[in-house]
Amino acid sequence: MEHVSTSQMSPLPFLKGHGTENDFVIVPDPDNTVGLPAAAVARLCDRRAGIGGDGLLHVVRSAAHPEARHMAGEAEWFMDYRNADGSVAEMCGNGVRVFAGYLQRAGHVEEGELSVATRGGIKKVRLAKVPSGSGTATGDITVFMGRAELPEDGVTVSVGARSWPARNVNMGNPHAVAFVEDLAHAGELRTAPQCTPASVYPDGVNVEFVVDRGERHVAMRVHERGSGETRSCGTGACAVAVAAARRDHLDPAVTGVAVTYTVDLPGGRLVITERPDGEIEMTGPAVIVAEGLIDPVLLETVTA
Ligand SMILES: N[C@@H](CCC[C@H](N)C(=O)O)C(=O)O
Repeated sequence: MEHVSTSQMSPLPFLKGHGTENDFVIVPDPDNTVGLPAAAVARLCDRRAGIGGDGLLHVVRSAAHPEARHMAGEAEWFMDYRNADGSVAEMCGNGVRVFAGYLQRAGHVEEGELSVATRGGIKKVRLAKVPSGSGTATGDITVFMGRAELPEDGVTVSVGARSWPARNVNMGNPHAVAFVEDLAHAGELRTAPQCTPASVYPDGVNVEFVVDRGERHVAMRVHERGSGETRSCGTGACAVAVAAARRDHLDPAVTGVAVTYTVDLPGGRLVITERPDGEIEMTGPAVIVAEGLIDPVLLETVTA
């Protein structure tokens, strides 16, 4: 075991932001000099002993990160996303809007189209000009999320005595989407729902519970891998929109017509469009609520 001493470190700048109340600690670290082992991330995301967040956005130049160097020619910035428990995830839809909003606010990028490197590949983001007087809100941001994969796996989601058939949707990260009669049937979601067969999700899964609200309008709750129940999940909303479209016998690749679903989450609303070429566009807000300095003691941890 190696002890990471922080006594020589200076306080570390951070920001706090959210996208439809899916909240993140943002750590700007262009040159990738801040070690962020899982335990340090979990401490920063702790809502009582840390800053608090559903996840952490480590903002690094792609060229400075071994996992993103190969994307540096196309995307200057890498979203090194971590869940609240410190685990790594391929993608975070709300996170990438907040990430882009932070880059714009910090003056690293301007309005227009931006490419962001993620573990799930390069995502394009459309940034509007931030109107003066808009405070900490960046306004709506659109992310081009790539295509969904929907393998037919016969997944079942269970909470307590209730079970539902679910759709396996991969948005770069894994999802199980269950249509339910009432969102309250998912219970308190203090622990992860059970997904079977477990072999479909060897690395864990994000689970969405969905009800209909109207034509092409749904509402959902989500239990996120590595974070627990959150108030929103962008990749989850995309997975839900595509699962709902297929259930409603709508496939833009077949009809040649784009399909849009409005997805309501406990923390706000996201609008998801699937295009005939399979590309999924997600539009929603991003807000930076605070900035400050992290006491290096908070990062003091032991690593194996
Ligand atoms: N909240 C995110 C998804 C974050 C990653 C997820 N918990 C996972 O482990 O796959 C979103 O907005 O997409």
